[in-house]
Parts: sequence; C-alpha cells; structure tokens
Amino acid sequence: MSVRIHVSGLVKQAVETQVPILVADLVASSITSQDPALWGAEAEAESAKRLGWTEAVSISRPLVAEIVQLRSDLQAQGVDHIVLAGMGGSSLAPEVITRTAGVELTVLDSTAPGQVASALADRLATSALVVSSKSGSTVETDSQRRTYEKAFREIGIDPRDRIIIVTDPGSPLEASAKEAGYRFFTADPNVGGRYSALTAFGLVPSGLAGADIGELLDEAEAIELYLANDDSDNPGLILGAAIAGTVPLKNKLGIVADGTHIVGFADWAEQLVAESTGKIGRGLLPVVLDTHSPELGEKLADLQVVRLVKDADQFHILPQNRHEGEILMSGSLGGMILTWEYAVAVAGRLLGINPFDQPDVESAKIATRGLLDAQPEPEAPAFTAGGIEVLGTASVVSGVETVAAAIDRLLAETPEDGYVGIQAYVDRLALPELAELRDAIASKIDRPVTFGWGPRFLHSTGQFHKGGPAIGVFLQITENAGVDLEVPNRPFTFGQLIQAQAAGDASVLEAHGQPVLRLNLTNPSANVSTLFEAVQ
Ligand SMILES: O=P(O)(O)OC[C@H]1O[C@H](O)[C@H](O)[C@@H](O)[C@@H]1O
Repeated sequence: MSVRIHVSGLVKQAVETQVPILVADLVASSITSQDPALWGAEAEAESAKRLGWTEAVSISRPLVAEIVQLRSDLQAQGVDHIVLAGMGGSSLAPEVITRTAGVELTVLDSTAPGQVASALADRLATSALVVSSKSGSTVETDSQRRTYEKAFREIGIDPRDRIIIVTDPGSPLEASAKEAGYRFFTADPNVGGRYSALTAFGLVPSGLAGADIGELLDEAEAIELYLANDDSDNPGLILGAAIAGTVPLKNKLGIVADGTHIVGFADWAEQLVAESTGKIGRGLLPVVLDTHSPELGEKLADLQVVRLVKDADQFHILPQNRHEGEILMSGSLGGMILTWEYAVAVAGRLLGINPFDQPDVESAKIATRGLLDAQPEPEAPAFTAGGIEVLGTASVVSGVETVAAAIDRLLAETPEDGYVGIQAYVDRLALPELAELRDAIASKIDRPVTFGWGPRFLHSTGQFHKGGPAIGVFLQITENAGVDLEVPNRPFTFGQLIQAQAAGDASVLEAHGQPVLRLNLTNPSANVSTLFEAVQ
C-alpha cells in the first residue's frame, strides 16, 4: 500500500474503538459509491452534489494529454513562467504538487498590492496566467485576471494567447471565457473546492508548470481500492478515526513535516480539515508546525500531532522517534491527498457535521463588500506607538498605551483550551519574517498558534475561526503598503480591497464574541522589529 500510518498510545485506542464501527457501518464503500446519507438528513442535499471526488482519478485521466500538449504549445510561444490566480481550493493543491515536484509555479493568492506588483514585474512577456475559480466569482481571482489582461495588452500581447481558465460549467467565468475566446477547462461541479486536487483545478496549473500529473494520478489510483474497502486496514478509516475519534476529543491537529518528501502538504491539508470540520461550534483546528515548534515540547492535552515522515513503518522503531501518542504517516503525494480526503469525510461523520459546506466563509465576504461599497473613513486607532496603529476589541485596547501591553491583554484572553490566530494581511514576499511571530507567541503562551497570510487564509482556516468553537483570540496585522494598484474597471484598488478584507473579517470575528487586536504597520519594514520586541 502506498500510504502507511502508525499510531500509538491514546490515538491507537481511538483507532481500535472507532474503525470496527466504521467497517461495520460500511462507511468506506458508501463514500466510494457516493452515498449522501452518511452525514445525516440535514447534510444530504449538499453531500449529494459533493462526492464526485471519489472518481476524480478516472475522470481526470484524459486531461493529462491535453494539458501536456498545451504546455508544449505555450513553450513554443516562448512561455517559461506560469502564474496561477486562484484562492483556497483553487490554488493550494497546485502549490503542494509543484513544490513537491520541484517545478516553478507563481501562486498569486493575494490582494496585497506589493505582491501583485511583484508578480506582474516578473517575466510578464514570457508568462502565462491560469485563472482558477469554481464559482467564477471570487473577488481576488477576478481582480487578478483583470490586472493581467490589462498588463498583457499594454505590452502588445493578446490575452487570449496567455490566459487559461479553469472553472465549473455554467459559472460566470465560463461564460466570460467563452466570450473573450480564452482556452478553458471545466471540472466536475460535483466536487467542492477543497476536494478538487485531483481534478482540473489541481492538474491544469501543475501540469502547465511541468509537474508529472500522470504520475500523481497513478499514485492516487494505487490507493483507491484500499480506501474503498470496508476493512480495518483502510488508511482513510484509520486516519479519520485517529483525528476525530479521541476521547475526549483532541480538537487541535498539529501537522508536522518530519522527513517526508512532500513539500508544504500541511498548507493543503489545513484547508481540507478547517473548512470541512470547523462549523456549528465544533471542529478540528489544523496547526501547521515544524519539528522545532514550541507546541511539540509542551505536551498539550488537546493537541493531536500528525507527523509526516519518510516511512511510517520504520520511523518509530528508533527509540528517539517513538513519539508516543502521535499519528505517523508516509506515502506518495497522490496517495496522501486521496487518503486525507476520505479521512476528513470520515471525521465529519464522527464529529456529526456536514463536511462539504462552509457556511461562515460568506459572512466575511459580505462584510468586505459592504465596506467596499460604502468606502467609510478608516477607523481611528485607539493609539499609535512606534509607528504601529493599534485598534481592536475594547477589552484589549482600552486603557493600554503600548503595543506590548495590547498583545499581553489579547493573549491573556486566550481560553484554557483556546488558541491564538495570527492573520497577516501584508505583502508576504516583502515581510516573510512575520511568519516567525508564530513561534515567538507560541513559546510565550504555551497554547497552539496558527499563522495565516490574508486574504489567503480566509479561504482555508477562515471558516474554522468564525464557525468552529469560539476559543480563538486574533492578532491581525495590516500595512500601509508603499504602492497601490488599480483593479481595472472596478471601483476599488487592491490596497482598498485588502484593507476591507481585514476590517470585514475582524468585524465578523468580533461579532462572534472573539477578541481581535489589529495592528496597522504604517512603515512596514521599519515596524516589524518593533513588533517582535513587543512580543518578547
Ligand atoms: O474556486 P473558487 O470558487 O474561486 O473558490 C475559492 C475558495 O473560496 C471560498 O473561500 C471557499 O470557502 C473555498 O472552499 C474555495 O476554495
């Protein structure tokens, strides 16, 4: 079998208790045959149109030759750089596929003006843009498409030669692609975004960038039969029981790469787990860790660790690798993707939730649209210190005068079983060091800490933060970027869009009773060190 899992300690007990029940209930074969009744009557209507991923491998197979041909056509035109405009499920799979394959793909899943400008400045004359959106109406993706269309025209390139669309049949993007004369691929509409890795959404950008997508499908195909079997060896059942069957439930899921050949798997799994399970006040919070993350040394009772290793059968044999109580997992990328898809569907059943909807993502989008339409004056900061404007929930910012004190107040509000979510709506290429705030804060408070780049995380962990248990406190970082960019034929700029996304999401989190501290960097590169000093 191309995927191996080893469990020990409490999680082994969960597997031993839950898997026989899942086997007796024929859960694996029922998922494979797309039985929508597995998640209860309320979920049935949604599940009935969301299980197409179980046959993605065979449906996608004919695409491989088409994509390989398009890649050579583009190369013949001098294209040597693929850019992908897409959010969440429309970009996270191509990201892990191409990074693991070691081929270049620029993933533009940001509205930070500096980041969009950097992508545009990078080999535009020899770039092709893949625009991927299931709904065809995602504002980030639409804004990026408009920007590239204009930029291509300005340098005398016909966008029809360089823009490729991936969308669902009947979407507004399919209609506009037809009208504009773009090459387009449509995918199975009975597959949700986060389950779309093995459909055109995962394959088109990855294949155009040069990844071996035929091999990826082979890897997934090799595990299909095992995943469909009502058998206690089924890795989808084992993983599902391990992540959602512990008693009491360990509802933080730390995902650690420790020797796996797969690069960035946790970023993909994060969306699958958070959006599928984080709703109606329940869910599993994925926490992307590395082998040195403070959380691993803290033995947190509510943190279940999944360690992605080279060979799960061998790894635990060495005494220093025993990691009692963890889930050790190894496998091919295609095999891992399909196994996690099954496991999260199983987890949904164990948790009593519908794994196929994302009811709270829309709330932040509505708040953003409201702000973009109204264009209100920016909210005045409670105070400014060291060039950082401080705003947020009254209990966190009132009566304090320093950034350090505001951060301490926020962290002090973390519930015993809670977590801190850091959300950085900045140009991540210009401020990559901000990601290190995660470890700094985790070692300070001994609780799990998540880190997300905005607006990217809104389409991933954003659902959990708003729809899962209200146990998070949030540190939101925004910036006055030095540059701004028009969004062609739209009444807002990228700078206005990202600020509205941050403010909109903060308002929804606060409305859910979750504290938010908002720090706006007025001079980003200079303010970062002040921020790190404040966390010490
Ligand atoms: O592919 P799109 O329709 O553009 O959607 C991109 C993303 O949008 C939303 O945030 C959904 O919650 C995600 O599940 C989805 O992957």
